Amino acid sequence: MVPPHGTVADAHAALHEVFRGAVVVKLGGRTQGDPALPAALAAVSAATGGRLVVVHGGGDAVSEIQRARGITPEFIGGRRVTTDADVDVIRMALSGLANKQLVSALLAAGVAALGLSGEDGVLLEAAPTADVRMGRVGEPARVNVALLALLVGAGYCPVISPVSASTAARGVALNVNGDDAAAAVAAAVGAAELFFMADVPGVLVDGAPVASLDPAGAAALVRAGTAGGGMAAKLDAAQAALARGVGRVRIGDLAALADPARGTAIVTGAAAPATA
Ligand SMILES: Nc1ncnc2c1ncn2[C@@H]1O[C@H](COP(=O)(O)OP(=O)(O)O)[C@@H](O)[C@H]1O
Ligand SMILES: CC(=O)N[C@@H](CCC(=O)OP(=O)(O)O)C(=O)O
Repeated sequence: MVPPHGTVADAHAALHEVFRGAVVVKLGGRTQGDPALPAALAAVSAATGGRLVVVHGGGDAVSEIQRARGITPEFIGGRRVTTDADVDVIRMALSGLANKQLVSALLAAGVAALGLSGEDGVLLEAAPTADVRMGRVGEPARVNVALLALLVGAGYCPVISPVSASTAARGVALNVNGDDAAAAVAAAVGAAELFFMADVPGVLVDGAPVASLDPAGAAALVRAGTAGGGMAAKLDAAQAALARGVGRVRIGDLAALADPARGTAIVTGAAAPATA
């Protein structure tokens, strides 16, 4: 990325240009099989001039394989307790099947998708989680932005499985929650928007999606238990992304991906729109 006689400032400016207006979309496991998804992502890719990065989950598929092996899935704070043996199940389900199914569906929709996990090219590094009960789980520590810039700059849409390389030891993989990985990627590239696509139309309060929240409002919903489980994890990740400079975070379903008036927008400051 750095030209032979370029300065660090030149290199930063080049990265900024590659990701200008970029959108990072996190696909939850339950959204990935929707037949309308590839065309919707193709539209985002076109609208952003190809500056689309996809991060996916696939937690339900992992749980299914665990159960077939006689293991009961266990979660703490929305993150899966992961044994050494589980790591290979997660590699198989996420970096393998889920990743390749998405890549192939996107290619069929005309998006130049290129699949990789956080392990590939050390795209994502994660620090082992301090809570020892979690086992082989990590928290994003570093994103290889130069590698992403190489791919996006060459016209590819990276499709990322969140399994990451450990900062503690080379060649060790850690299970990273897809929401956490997406927030880290969005922050690292300075994305204009991070969109969490889930199986719900937004953050629900009394059964209806809230149009917009500021970080304090999001934290309050988690504290009150109104947003729990996977949604609490998303709101945590959303706050982390905003604090690190992502322009806007939205949570919603497939319809909300195409329509900014739908879903829940999480934005900083008093400028938060009453109806997003
Ligand atoms: N207030 C809330 N609004 C919406 N969903 C909520 C809320 N509280 C808990 N949830 C749960 O969070 C889920 C979405 O998170 P999750 O299952 O982790 O999605 P994904 O697989 O897309 O990451 C919803 O299906 C719902 O069961
Ligand atoms: C540490 C951790 O929780 N990892 C997640 C990774 C997959 C994921 O995030 O899947 P969804 O987006 O479908 O929930 C897991 O093992 O389920």
